[in-house]
Amino acid sequence: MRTAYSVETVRNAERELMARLPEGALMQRAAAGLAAVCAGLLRDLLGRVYGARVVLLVGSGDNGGDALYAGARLARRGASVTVVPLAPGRTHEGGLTALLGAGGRVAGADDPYAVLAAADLVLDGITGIGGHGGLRPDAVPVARAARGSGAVVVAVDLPSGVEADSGEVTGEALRADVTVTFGTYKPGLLIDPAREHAGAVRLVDIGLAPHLPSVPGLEALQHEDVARLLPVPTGESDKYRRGVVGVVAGSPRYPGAAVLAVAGALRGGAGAVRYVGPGGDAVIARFPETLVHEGPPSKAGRVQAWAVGPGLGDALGDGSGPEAAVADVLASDVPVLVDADGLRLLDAETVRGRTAPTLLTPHAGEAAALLGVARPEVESGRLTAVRELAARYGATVLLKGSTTLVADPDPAVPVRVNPTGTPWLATAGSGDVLSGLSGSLLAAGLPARDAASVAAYLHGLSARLAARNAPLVSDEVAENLPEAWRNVVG
Ligand SMILES: NC(=O)C1=CN([C@@H]2O[C@H](COP(=O)(O)OP(=O)(O)OC[C@H]3O[C@@H](n4cnc5c(N)ncnc54)[C@H](OP(=O)(O)O)[C@@H]3O)[C@@H](O)[C@H]2O)[C@@H](O)CC1
Ligand SMILES: [K+]
Repeated sequence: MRTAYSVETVRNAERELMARLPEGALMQRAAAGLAAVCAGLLRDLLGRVYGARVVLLVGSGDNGGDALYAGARLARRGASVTVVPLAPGRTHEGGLTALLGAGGRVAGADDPYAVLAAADLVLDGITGIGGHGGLRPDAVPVARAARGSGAVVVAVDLPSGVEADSGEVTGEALRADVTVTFGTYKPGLLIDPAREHAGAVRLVDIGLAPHLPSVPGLEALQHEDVARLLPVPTGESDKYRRGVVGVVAGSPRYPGAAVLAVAGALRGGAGAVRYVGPGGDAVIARFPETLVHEGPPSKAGRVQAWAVGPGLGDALGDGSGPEAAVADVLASDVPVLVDADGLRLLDAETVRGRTAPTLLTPHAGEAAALLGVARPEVESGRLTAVRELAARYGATVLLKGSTTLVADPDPAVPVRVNPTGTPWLATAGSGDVLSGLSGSLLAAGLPARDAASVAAYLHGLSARLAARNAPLVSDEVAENLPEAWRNVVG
């Protein structure tokens, strides 16, 4: 499991650890790890550290101190290191002394752009966990020049300008190729839009782990976690014991949604799939193993979980049709996933009153409608939005997007962020596959948060396997799910 902790938690842990160590030891650990990563990058780039041109962008705090001490280490190995101070007069004193003592120099007020243009590597030590509110105006042109210089840009702890706790970017932020972070990941390194600014993230151990609480603020499943959570049939399992998932999807206008949701459901570990709706012919033509029903879901036979919503179309307004199907499913006493059109048709009070788990799977636009806010508000503040939705609806919520998040209705339970996403997944119908897949995992007995996060993981991995850097269609995401599953269980 990859875990991230809030700034407040990191600061508390650092205080505890620092009390046991000699003054400045922690910063030296951070700087040593940072210098080692930079040296590796320079060797990859130039074959050597000696003679490399390194520029340090240094703000007023300890983030700048890390950059300066790391710069001193590189200077001692023969790199030519120049500091661009962004808060002149407030530069970390010990770090600056160390750098100058190792042969580094400070750029003149008029030549930061010339040194940046010639740099091989730029270290961004403007702000770390003490920064708020985007880059300040004087830092903006410098950060842009660093990005435009052709140098490798390495952020110290966090890309300057991003919000560490939420992943929000409220103004302009530096874009790094690599971020070297200390002690633990911070939420912003895993959640967009900040995550996009971080590039490849490297974690340097500074001995913080024993001082961090056991429950993180945010967590990301890894292969071994998913392998542990996936349902495995035993010798005792028949199709009913493995779980039957009911899929309520599709309409005369959108029959494809039914096929894609069933495609996902068939590959999610349930023993059988019941399809309810007007797309039965299309479903059977493609997947003859599906149990097909018309009429209300509650009359279709027993299921262990429902997935309702993809392609249902609009409400008829007379209480029949898709809104009746959604209400019927929500009245059941088994776990229910609601997606897409189902999210518009659900009754909030009914969802809050359910005793069995409910899983809502909106994209940003649907989440905005459920919350009554504008879509950009959800996109820029994904963590806040997913937590708020889960609390308001008393449901588990999977918020789809470039970094899919899963929140539990209990705010003490860490939000999960999916690490396997790919921009290629932004394609019509991919959400329908995810609905079926998540519903199937619910039917196989996974708790809602696990079902949602395991489904997002497999779905993203499958898309990556299928896309291999070329456009893909949703059908291929479903087709590659068994390959993703095998990839995870090894
Ligand atoms: N603690 C530890 O044990 C360890 C910490 N470590 C390192 O320390 C870092 C945290 O250091 P920190 O606390 O000094 O904060 P930091 O991020 O350098 O910001 C400093 C100042 O910047 C300013 N500022 C704010 N916003 C701004 C903006 N948008 N643009 C420009 N300036 C802005 C604001 O000051 P102001 O100008 O408002 O007076 C603020 O006080 C951490 O990320 C890690 O790298 C490691 O060495 C491991 C051990
Ligand atoms: K930084």
